[in-house]
Amino acid sequence: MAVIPVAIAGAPYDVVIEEGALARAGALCRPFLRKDTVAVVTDENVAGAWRETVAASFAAQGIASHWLVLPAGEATKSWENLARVVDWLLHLEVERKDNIVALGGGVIGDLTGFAASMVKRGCGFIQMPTTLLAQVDSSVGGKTAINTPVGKNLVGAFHQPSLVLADPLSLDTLPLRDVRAGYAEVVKYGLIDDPEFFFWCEANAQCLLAGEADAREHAIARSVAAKARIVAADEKETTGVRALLNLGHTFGHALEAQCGFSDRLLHGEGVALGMILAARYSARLGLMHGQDAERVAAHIAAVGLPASLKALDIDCDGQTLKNHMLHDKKMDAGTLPFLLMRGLGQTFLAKDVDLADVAAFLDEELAR
Ligand SMILES: NC(=O)c1ccc[n+]([C@@H]2O[C@H](COP(=O)([O-])OP(=O)(O)OC[C@H]3O[C@@H](n4cnc5c(N)ncnc54)[C@H](O)[C@@H]3O)[C@@H](O)[C@H]2O)c1
Ligand SMILES: O=C(O)C(=O)C[C@@H](O)[C@H](O)[C@H](O)COP(=O)(O)O
Ligand SMILES: [Zn+2]
Repeated sequence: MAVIPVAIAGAPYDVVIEEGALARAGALCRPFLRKDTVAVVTDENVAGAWRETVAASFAAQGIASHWLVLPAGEATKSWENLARVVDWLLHLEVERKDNIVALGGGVIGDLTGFAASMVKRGCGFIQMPTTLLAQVDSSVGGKTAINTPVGKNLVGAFHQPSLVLADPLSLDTLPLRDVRAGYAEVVKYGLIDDPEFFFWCEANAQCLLAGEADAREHAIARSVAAKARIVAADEKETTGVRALLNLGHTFGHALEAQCGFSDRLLHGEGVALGMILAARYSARLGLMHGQDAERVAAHIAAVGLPASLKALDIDCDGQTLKNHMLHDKKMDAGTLPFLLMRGLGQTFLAKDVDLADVAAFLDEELAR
């Protein structure tokens, strides 16, 4: 068990990482609930695996849970579902000081958090992340959003949760493809500024993916500690520190958009490919040794994540991908800062990247 504080000024909270936390959700949430009812938003897969456990734990505390079960998948992060969640919460007469619950992966967390940011101009919410990706990344830091046809996460808000309850046992029911996708965001923390952790990942990835308890908890706790440190230093991504968490995402989001935000390419898979591309592009610019860039690619391929743009078989050129990137939220007066690497664990925000050169590099990668 680990409790990691997230020291956001004015809105601090804890991330509790505990095997069995979902079975004890009622007791762990009790101090955060002022009534004998709670609203829980989830998706159909999570409801199938965990609704009974969570509902029983609330019932044991005398709390009746009301459930909104949404379709699973990235397409759920939409205007339509945002309106659906907001209307449902208003119908339940949720008050500003109530904490609603997001039980699920990053999709449910991002959507429910965004709804919470607008109900009564902002009600409380508790994150109960049930995917590896959500436990190591999306449940922490308060970024919430939906997608629009123009691009990924383009409408959203910063809205911090009151509590995060991460139960590693919930990953026992998660499909391996989704475990791998979440693992990409774990590797990201090593590549940002913690080379020792990247080496640990290289040595322990297979145990982690196989669900070995010590490896899993270590990876979750170290990732959450890194994310907590970064978001506490730059809550709203204004100084450039938090932008480091976007490593691999400018490429990744463009690939997700090209795949229509469908299960052809999961978010973590796009990030995995994006980190390879960021490493190789850094090497092309002479910033990083080519052998280190290939070490990143080799590790991502070794864990079974997509590692080749050509194999993705997307029918487009570098220019098309570059055009998706123009919607990136890091765009600044017509230029796009990029997360590049000076070495393993030495990511930095480069402000002078030539997007025409990026498009040419992507053409080479698409043919490689
Ligand atoms: N807010 C942030 O800081 C942040 C960070 C990273 C990613 N994200 C967002 O998170 C989303 C991706 O999150 P994700 O990978 O968790 O995807 P997801 O929420 O779609 O979950 C993946 C799949 O696993 C299923 N699932 C979830 N928990 C399960 C469980 N315990 N057992 C069985 N099935 C389970 C879901 O139904 C879904 O089919 C993307 O939209 C991405 O943009 C946000
Ligand atoms: O928390 C952050 O900050 C991140 O960048 C974490 C990312 O893993 C996450 O995918 C985030 O949603 C991407 O941010 P965006 O601002 O590009 O949407
Ligand atoms: Zn991400």
